[in-house]
Amino acid sequence: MEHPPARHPAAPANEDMLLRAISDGTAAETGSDFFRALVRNLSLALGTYGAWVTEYRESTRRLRSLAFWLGDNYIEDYEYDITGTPCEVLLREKTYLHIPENVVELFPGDPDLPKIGAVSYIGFPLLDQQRMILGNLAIVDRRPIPDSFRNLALFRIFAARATAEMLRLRSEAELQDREAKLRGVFDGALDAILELDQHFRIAMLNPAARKLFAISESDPTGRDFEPFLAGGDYARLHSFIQALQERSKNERSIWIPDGLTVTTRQGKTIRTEATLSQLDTSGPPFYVLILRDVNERYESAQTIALLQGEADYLRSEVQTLAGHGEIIGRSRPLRAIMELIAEVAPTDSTVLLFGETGTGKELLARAIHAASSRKNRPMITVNCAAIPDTLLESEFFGHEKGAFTGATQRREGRFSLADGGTIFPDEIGELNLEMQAKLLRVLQEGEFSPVGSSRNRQVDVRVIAATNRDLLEEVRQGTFRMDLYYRLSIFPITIPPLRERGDDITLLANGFLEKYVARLGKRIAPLSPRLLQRLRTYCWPGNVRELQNVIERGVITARHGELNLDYALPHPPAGELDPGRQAAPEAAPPGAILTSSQLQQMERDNLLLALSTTGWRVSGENGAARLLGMPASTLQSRMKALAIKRPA
Ligand SMILES: Nc1ncnc2c1ncn2[C@@H]1O[C@H](COP(=O)(O)OP(=O)(O)OP(=O)(O)O)[C@@H](O)[C@H]1O
Repeated sequence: MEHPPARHPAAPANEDMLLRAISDGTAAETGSDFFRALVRNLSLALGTYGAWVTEYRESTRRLRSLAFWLGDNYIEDYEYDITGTPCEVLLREKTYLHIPENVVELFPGDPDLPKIGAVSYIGFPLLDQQRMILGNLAIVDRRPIPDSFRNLALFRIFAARATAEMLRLRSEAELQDREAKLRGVFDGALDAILELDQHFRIAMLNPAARKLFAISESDPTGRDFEPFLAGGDYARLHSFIQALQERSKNERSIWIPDGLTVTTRQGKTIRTEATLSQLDTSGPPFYVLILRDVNERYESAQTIALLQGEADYLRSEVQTLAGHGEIIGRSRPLRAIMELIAEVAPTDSTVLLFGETGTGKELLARAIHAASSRKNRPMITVNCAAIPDTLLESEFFGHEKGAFTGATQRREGRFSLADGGTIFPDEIGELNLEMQAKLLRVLQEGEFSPVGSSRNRQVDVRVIAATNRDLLEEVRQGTFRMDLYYRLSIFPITIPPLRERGDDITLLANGFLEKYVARLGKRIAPLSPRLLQRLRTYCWPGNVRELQNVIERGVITARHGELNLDYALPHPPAGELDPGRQAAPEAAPPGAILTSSQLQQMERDNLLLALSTTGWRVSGENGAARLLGMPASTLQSRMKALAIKRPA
């Protein structure tokens, strides 16, 4: 350290002037400038050789100068060990210390005092509110400094000022430290964090948000946030803001169910989980949006749900499919139909198949699908008559978890499963008007919303519908929407009943005989002209399905290597017997008393007869329950009790 020569400044005119001189000299300054001004003005005003202000480092017992004025210069970065110095006493006693003279002799352990030629010393500790030492303020002179009330008062005032400034600097540093830590969390977060102002403009965003939205520009702040959200999600976000505002001030954070779909600058959409908070400051409110990219997870979950749905569906269809194979028949009407099918199959047109029950509508729908470009995707069937009205919507469009009681899992609907393929709504005439409207929307716009979701889903599905009802009549009666009818009947195909297909009955009967003989491993003679005649003269209300069932029953109950039509062919109501038909099987002799098992057998046979007549349709206009004159629910419970099951 260099030591400037001793000086003898002029004493100030009076104490007020002295105070003002120091005050004015430091008033405008803060931080290190303040401390520099303080020590310089203090030294000049008191006419001392040096003055300094320090901060104390307890761990090393050292004082480090914040400003040090000596002679006519500032000493930079001065630091010293307090051991053996007057400052040590000062800090220990935590009180004002005045050494009027002989300071070197009194503190022989202080190496710096002799170097600057010190004679006298005054020091004042700087203490915080808990009386912990912050540092000190001291002056030194080469002449004795007499004890004076003025010095003490001055020191008190300026030590208080220095303490306030040190405390201010300390809290400023702490604040900066906290901000730096927060900034680190903000910048390092894996989630995208955005601050939006009251007008929904981006006020701040972290690097993860830049990455999520693929923002490359240097400063996107001030940009409107709307283009960064897909579809109706901007409106959804607004509705959540409204919901937040209805909450009390300390609960203004909300998890957004279903998350938000964001759009990157390149137009790619990404699913996110989202949390929204409103922060209220003294100014207008602002919002913090935290977004987590769950696209990959969402897509995997969707694929799993789709595959699961497909697997479930395919499992349930295996049985049905086993019964659908080659299309048998050479009749003129069937040939005409096959030509129409060949024409319409490669197009993506909607097809409407009309025909009585069991005429082969589903078989032909499968033929259309198999000859179309969609053949490698599934054809998904929905039997509109078999699904209760309350479940139809979810069956068609799927549902979100919790959409209704019992919806414990999210489930894909048939439309999603059919994406890229074909959907086959069978018995479409059974749909209620509400479902008709929803179906029309998919046909017109190719989109739908799963039950319990506000999102629209887009699908690419070809529709082949079927009905055995006269839909035009239904339109006239107001039970079927006209717009849906026209939308569906772009390419209508009417399948004639079996009785109008000439010798197809023979071909079909032989085809089914071959199939069941092979399946049941029986030896049965080819159909005799007598049996064929019986088959041809029957009216076949259940059409091909009924014929198939009759042949199966006939093979099972075959006697002496011949198909048993006596058992298999349903007995027509009295008066409808055909002349060529053989007599009905033997009835119980009148007056005979039947055992309960005989009675059960009779009931069983009777139900079987009704069921095979209706092609196993239980309820509805053409159902067995109607023939039997009993409610469908009673028939179902009797079938269960008598172990009657539809043949595979
Ligand atoms: N031309 C045919 N050749 C071979 N089998 C046929 C023919 N037509 C129908 N079938 C068979 O008859 C049964 C009934 O056919 P399908 O289910 O296609 O009729 P559907 O008109 O859709 O009946 P529903 O009105 O009850 O829905 C199926 O087992 C099917 O394989």
